[in-house]
Amino acid sequence: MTLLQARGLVRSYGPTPALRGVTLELAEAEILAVTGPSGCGKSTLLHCLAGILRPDAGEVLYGGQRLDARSEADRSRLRRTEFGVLFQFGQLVAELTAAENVALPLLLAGKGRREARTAALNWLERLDVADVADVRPGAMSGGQQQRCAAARALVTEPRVLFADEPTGALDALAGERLLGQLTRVAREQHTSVVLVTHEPAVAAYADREIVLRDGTVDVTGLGADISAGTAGGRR
Ligand SMILES: Nc1ncnc2c1ncn2[C@@H]1O[C@H](COP(=O)(O)OP(=O)(O)OP(=O)(O)O)[C@@H](O)[C@H]1O
Repeated sequence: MTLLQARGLVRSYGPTPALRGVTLELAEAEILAVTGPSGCGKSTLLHCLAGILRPDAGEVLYGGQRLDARSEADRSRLRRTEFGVLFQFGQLVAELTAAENVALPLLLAGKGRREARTAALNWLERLDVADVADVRPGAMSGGQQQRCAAARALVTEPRVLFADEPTGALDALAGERLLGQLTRVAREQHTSVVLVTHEPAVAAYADREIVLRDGTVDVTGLGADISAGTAGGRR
């Protein structure tokens, strides 16, 4: 079943066009990779889908309802309750330990301290970083920080996870480890994922891939079909 839909999204920054009519669908529990060269509009698309940016034209539907037309307060509430967001870096609060960072979204949602800490420890365990639960970000490796950030994005059990170049600051091995764990956990939770990346290899972790070029969808299909040049049209 379709969970998230974009229809004819157009977005510019002043005179610079970033999206020039993007249409796509994300199914429940689907992992969708959005790839393409630098500057093709991947981040802008992710921000529009997550309700962070409003498109100039076109619409975003979440569960069949217009998302882009809702108020900022409404979209921000939706992001706290239904969506998780994971960026390239700089998301953990430096003064807090890993467990405190992961517990934070639950505390903000009104959960009690003990319940929030238990859930945080559980998520750190699932992402294989339980050993740094009481460590602050400054004393962790980049890979550990990103896995903690992933735990924080997932602790509220979102229906959609938006990940923008989550492995961009990691070496190949740490990147693969993060993606392996992130996609495994997302599948276990039936969480849909929009995974933006400029690295074609990352798309291998996805069910489906969309390649953007100059703000439009160039090709849609399975990663393997795209590499072989046999993909085309919408699935
Ligand atoms: N805040 C901004 N102000 C002005 N132009 C912007 C801004 N953000 C993005 N752009 C422009 O919009 C276009 C699309 O940018 P976007 O960041 O969405 O692409 P991207 O595919 O995510 O790029 P990258 O892979 O390099 O992160 C580019 O031409 C970019 O220069």
